Amino acid sequence: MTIEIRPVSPAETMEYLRVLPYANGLPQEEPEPSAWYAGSAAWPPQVQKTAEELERDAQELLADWFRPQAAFVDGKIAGASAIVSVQVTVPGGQQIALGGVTATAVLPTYRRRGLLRKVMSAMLDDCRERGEFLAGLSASEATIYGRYGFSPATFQHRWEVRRTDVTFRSELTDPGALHLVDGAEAAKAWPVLHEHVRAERIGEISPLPGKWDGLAGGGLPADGSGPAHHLVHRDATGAVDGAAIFRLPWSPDPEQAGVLQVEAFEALTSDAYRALWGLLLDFDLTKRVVAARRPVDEPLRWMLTNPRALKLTRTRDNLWLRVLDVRRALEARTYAGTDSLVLDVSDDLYGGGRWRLDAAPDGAVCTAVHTEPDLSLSVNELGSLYLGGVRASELSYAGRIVERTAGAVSRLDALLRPDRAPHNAVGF
Ligand SMILES: CC(=O)SCCNC(=O)CCNC(=O)[C@H](O)C(C)(C)COP(=O)(O)OP(=O)(O)OC[C@H]1O[C@@H](n2cnc3c(N)ncnc32)[C@H](O)[C@@H]1OP(=O)(O)O
Repeated sequence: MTIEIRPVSPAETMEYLRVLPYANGLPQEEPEPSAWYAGSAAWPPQVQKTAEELERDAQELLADWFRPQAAFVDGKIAGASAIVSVQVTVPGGQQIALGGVTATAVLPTYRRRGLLRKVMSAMLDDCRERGEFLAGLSASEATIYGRYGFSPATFQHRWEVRRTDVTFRSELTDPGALHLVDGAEAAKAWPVLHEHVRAERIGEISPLPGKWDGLAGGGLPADGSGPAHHLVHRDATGAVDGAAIFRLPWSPDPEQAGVLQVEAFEALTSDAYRALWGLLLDFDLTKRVVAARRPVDEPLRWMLTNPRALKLTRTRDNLWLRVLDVRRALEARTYAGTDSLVLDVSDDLYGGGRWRLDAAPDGAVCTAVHTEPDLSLSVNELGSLYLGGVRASELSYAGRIVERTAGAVSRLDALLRPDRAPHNAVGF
């Protein structure tokens, strides 16, 4: 058996696509929503793609932002993955190149023979050669990617609320206005809105090309969840400062009928945020509102007289980060205070090192040193800490960070503390 790991050539993209239906382990359907899927419906059955759709997918694989690598066993693709070139916003607002791992699958007949390890190693090497010092992914199973140095960095909630339980604490006054618009107008509004959002939001990801193109078409999804409805909020000057996409799926099951599913929601201002939720949570003829992929620090509950009405139905990790160059990563972000700490960071794949982090609100200098460390951790813990979504004290209590200088864990937390929980509404 010969194994070759290399990029997929243009002539081989159709072969790559034949491996992909085995990604996420769900070639057909599963009765329960999978751990990976954050939506509210069961993972929809995969519909056999037409030749035209496959051809279109194959063309997309040739784009320069999509970098597929495959494991060829005896000349045929037995497993593959890809890196997409995206950006992530880090504390301080810099938008950093991130190698996004996606579309990963090994044919069931070739699993557990080290093919993913080889493909991953080639992809991470490629990121480093291109100067990408962060890699990221969304994990199908939480046990797969820790061994390559990835660790959860952002989290998301799915919640639901019964309409009859909703009373707002104060009257919602709106200096702007809400508008129902068609898909074509929504397709124009979302990219602009998202650019504003990701300039401010730590952890947000740049959209892949064509991300909102489908909105204009307005096609019905295969899972029966009904047409998308588009809502935008304009401020007093007429500028769009918020938007939501929701569906009102029909169901023969009375329990499932009358559900308003919020598929996407963004607001740049508190006025837009409150106006949009004000309408969505009091939508005539609905019984429940369900929202997925929501930030863990959703302000909505604080608008309700009964904050318990908003019930969390799922918490899951979202973006997993892998720091590929400790010095450059630590120097790319800003900090909540001024302090110096020596970090001993181990890395099974690329070798560890000791770094003195001289951090300040306007940036940091990170220097390789040989002095005694204040803290020892691995590159995994660093990935979780990097955007500020996980506290060092939590990881230390779990035995994942060793404090060598008393108080160093609290000092690191004080440096990394974010204003808002990092969040990415967009994935890849
Ligand atoms: C970012 C994304 O794309 S998420 C989608 C990931 N894809 C899927 O979940 C699709 C279904 N699964 C698969 O196709 C395969 O099982 C893969 C791609 C996850 C793993 O491929 P394999 O070639 O079997 O992995 P490989 O043999 O290189 O395993 C490397 C290590 O990971 C472990 N491992 C691999 N998959 C899993 C898993 N699902 N659960 C637990 N451990 C796993 C192996 O035991 C091995 O451990 P070791 O390093 O201690 O020996």
